[in-house]
Amino acid sequence: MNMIGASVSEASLDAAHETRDIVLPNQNEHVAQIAVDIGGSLAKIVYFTSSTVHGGRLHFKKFETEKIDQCIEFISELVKDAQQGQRRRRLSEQLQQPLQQRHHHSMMVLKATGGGAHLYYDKLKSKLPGVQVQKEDEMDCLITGLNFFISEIPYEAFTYDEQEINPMQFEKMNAKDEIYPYILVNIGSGVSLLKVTGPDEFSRISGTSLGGGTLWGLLSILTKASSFDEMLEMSVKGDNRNVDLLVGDIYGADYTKLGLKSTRIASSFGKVFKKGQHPTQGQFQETDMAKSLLYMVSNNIGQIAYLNAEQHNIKRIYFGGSLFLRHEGHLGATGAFLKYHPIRKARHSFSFSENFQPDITSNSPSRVYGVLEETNVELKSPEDLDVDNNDENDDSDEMMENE
Ligand SMILES: Nc1ncnc2c1ncn2[C@@H]1O[C@H](COP(=O)(O)OP(=O)(O)O)[C@@H](O)[C@H]1O
Ligand SMILES: CC(C)(COP(=O)(O)O)[C@@H](O)C(=O)NCCC(=O)O
Repeated sequence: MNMIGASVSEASLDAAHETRDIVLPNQNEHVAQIAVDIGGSLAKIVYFTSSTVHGGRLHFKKFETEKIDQCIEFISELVKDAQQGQRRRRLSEQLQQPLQQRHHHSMMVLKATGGGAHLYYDKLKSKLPGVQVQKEDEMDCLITGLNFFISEIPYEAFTYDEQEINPMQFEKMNAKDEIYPYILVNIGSGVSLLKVTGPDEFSRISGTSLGGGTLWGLLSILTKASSFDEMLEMSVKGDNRNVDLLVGDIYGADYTKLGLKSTRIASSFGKVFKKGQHPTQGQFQETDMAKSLLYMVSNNIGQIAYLNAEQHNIKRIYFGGSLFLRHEGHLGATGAFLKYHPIRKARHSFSFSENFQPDITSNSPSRVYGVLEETNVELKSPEDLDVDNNDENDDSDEMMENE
């Protein structure tokens, strides 16, 4: 894959939870594969469409794993589109080129990763006739995907430090920067911690079953929200101090000797228990419980990540899965996609985006998501911009076939 000039698309999205396309202005070759990462909670799809002008874009789509049939139906439609494009291309080749110069067309490939690549392998094969289904290792794909996002896509990874005036800062990577070693904390249904020391060198050093599935499951029991996004929205409005027991609730002040501030959570959900009393219906606000649960799961993951980083003497930790990277849950599917067409360019230069600093001037954590969507992230050199303006107006994209 040719990644020169790759960037996140700024075209407006139909829905808030959709993931932005990545524009690849210089990827002109045919790309005939689709990739799917079927996890315990969500099935993520990555596919490429090429523009009729030049270049193309990567698209990201997700389905609940429970609705796997809908997901396979979507892939089946993509395959049909690609096959139609292939027929058109073949026809035009027959008209234009002598026999010996014609491209050899091969079968469509579906790269499949995640647990569901094994669990649903037979189903994928039977529902997608004429498609070669190739399984790829989940952890391997996560790392390939993460390396792609941090090295090739500007304004993808960010740090958050609530003590800073501008708490959210995008990670600045230059071509010379060494990215290894790092720890990837993948927050899926469960959590895996991978120590990555080189492009193909990694080991799983830790994990926890208290992950995204725990959050989703318990929020479903504790709130009436009908979607995950609604649950997260509730947590933004909540006040966890109404259910969490703080150090100040126990000590009346900071516990200075141990370095514990009075505002620190001493016990998540610790205020709910009252001796001899069962909580009554409606006694605790759903929004407050949603916030407490979000803190509980993410603080625990943060603590495990920190302890592992100390133990392995690693300074850099990436959190993937749901909250931290822009293309968050799509690391595995993107990695699987790139297994078929490795990146040709070694590292992103980022040179054209170095003078740009997104405006991140609020202390509110909820701004993190807003900033990502409000920021004009399609940062390009003047030549790229000319080329891409044509692309944005070109809605006749088609999925392309293998050469
Ligand atoms: N739209 C969504 N629907 C359900 N869960 C979501 C959604 N967006 C984020 N999540 C969170 O992300 C988790 C799934 O993350 P993911 O990395 O896709 O895991 P997996 O690979 O195990 O499916 C869910 O358990 C939930 O906590
Ligand atoms: C089994 C898994 C690798 C599956 O990946 P997922 O679908 O959750 O992304 C992951 O859920 C996990 O690492 N769970 C934690 C297991 C543990 O260390 O206790």
